[in-house]
Amino acid sequence: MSKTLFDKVWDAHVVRKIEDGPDVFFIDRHFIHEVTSPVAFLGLENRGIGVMFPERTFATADHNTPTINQHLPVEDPLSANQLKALETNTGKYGISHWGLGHQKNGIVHVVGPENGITLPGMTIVCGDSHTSTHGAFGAIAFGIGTSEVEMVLSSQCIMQPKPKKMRITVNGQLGKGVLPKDVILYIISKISAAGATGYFVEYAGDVFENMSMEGRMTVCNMSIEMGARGGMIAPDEKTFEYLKGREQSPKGEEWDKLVAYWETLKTDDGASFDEELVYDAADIEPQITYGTNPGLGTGISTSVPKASEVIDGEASFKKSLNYMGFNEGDSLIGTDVDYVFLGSCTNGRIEDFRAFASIVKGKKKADNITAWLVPGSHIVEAQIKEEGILDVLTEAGFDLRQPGCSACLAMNDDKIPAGKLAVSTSNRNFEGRQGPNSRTMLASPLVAAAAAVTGKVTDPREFL
Ligand SMILES: CC(C)[C@H](C(=O)O)[C@@H](O)C(=O)O
Ligand code: SF4
Repeated sequence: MSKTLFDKVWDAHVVRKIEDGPDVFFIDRHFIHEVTSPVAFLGLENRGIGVMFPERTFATADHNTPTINQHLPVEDPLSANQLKALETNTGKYGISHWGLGHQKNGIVHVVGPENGITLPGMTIVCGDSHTSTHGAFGAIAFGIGTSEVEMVLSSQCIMQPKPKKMRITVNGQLGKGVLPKDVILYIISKISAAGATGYFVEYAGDVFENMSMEGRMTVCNMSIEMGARGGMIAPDEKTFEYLKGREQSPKGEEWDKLVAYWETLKTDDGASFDEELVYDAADIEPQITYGTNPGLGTGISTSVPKASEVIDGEASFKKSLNYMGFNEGDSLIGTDVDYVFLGSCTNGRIEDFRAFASIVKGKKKADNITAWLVPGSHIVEAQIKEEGILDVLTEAGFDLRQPGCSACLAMNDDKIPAGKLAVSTSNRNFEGRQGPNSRTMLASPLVAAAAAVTGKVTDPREFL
């Protein structure tokens, strides 16, 4: 019988089928961070049970970490406690821990792939919604709740009902200045922030085949922002090339054996999906959001639509515009910007910094802009320095911060002040997401760079 990529990976991990119930599902890799793991460890403690396979769990500190002066003690007591708890719990159970200051430290969804912990055909979970990022490698990867974190720690399994399957195909050639972030923002704007609820998405077509692994991660990362359980892309030569030689990637004969298996991980001809969507790359221009969910976005050269033109209900759409200070029909280009944030598990990788630098090179940061440029990991930070990108940024008047989730969410010191407008390469623009009463426009690293040097929402194609 023809199977989809998703079916193949799913079926290989079902430990037991329960009639009319969820499957008991085996988990290959488990990532944990300081926010959603302490209560799970407490649960183990209360039940007097241990961690079944400590070598399958990997911990990094990212959400509560400061992005300057990381060598100093963390001032905020709540953050300091969470970070300490992660250190103690991982130490107690023998789990690998890349805490603050560790040379491999960084955002969980950045460090997993860059160290070869994320591999094709795996099942990967983390108490974090953007675990979908790892689907870029042809893994089934999704976020879980704290009680499930406890379940995975204790049994390496969780109970999961099988989601419905959706395939999103984008064919054609992307235009100048159109990045993977624009592709996913475009898709979400077409189907809304709830458009893929209940589905697991496979991305297919030339656009994803031609995309780099980092671009694929950006796309899969935001699957969750249209309600999907996760998103995945069939592994191919690019995937293998990216992984080959990474620190924890399999080596020698084991590598060859795995590649032979990974090559079978693609959707068979004739396999069926519950839903199929098809788009044309030529219709996608650089995107930017104007509202308070990731679906409220549009092409940068267009204007804020009318309530009647969007899928979201009129009341929530108007509330959203009111919060953002926009009106129906407003032009987006020319909007004054206060902050620019380059970073997060969506766009905190080396290609994102290369893209940003390609525009700011030889220009100056606009006076009205506060820019926070935050690498996703120490490895990305080192690459930025090695490739001379730091010099380009410094000459243009920008500073580089240290790795972490930073202003993606206001859980650390990097908070956008109330009322201020940020162009942000992160993934969520909810009310107060980047700081109480702050306002967020989501966009690609090129759009962020264009705003950083002009002080306004600007079409990056002007500079390319
Ligand atoms: C803190 C964590 C649970 C949360 C998530 O699940 O996504 C965070 O990473 C986010 O991006 O909002
Ligand atoms: S960078 Fe943002 S989206 Fe990613 S894990 Fe951190 S807080 Fe969540």
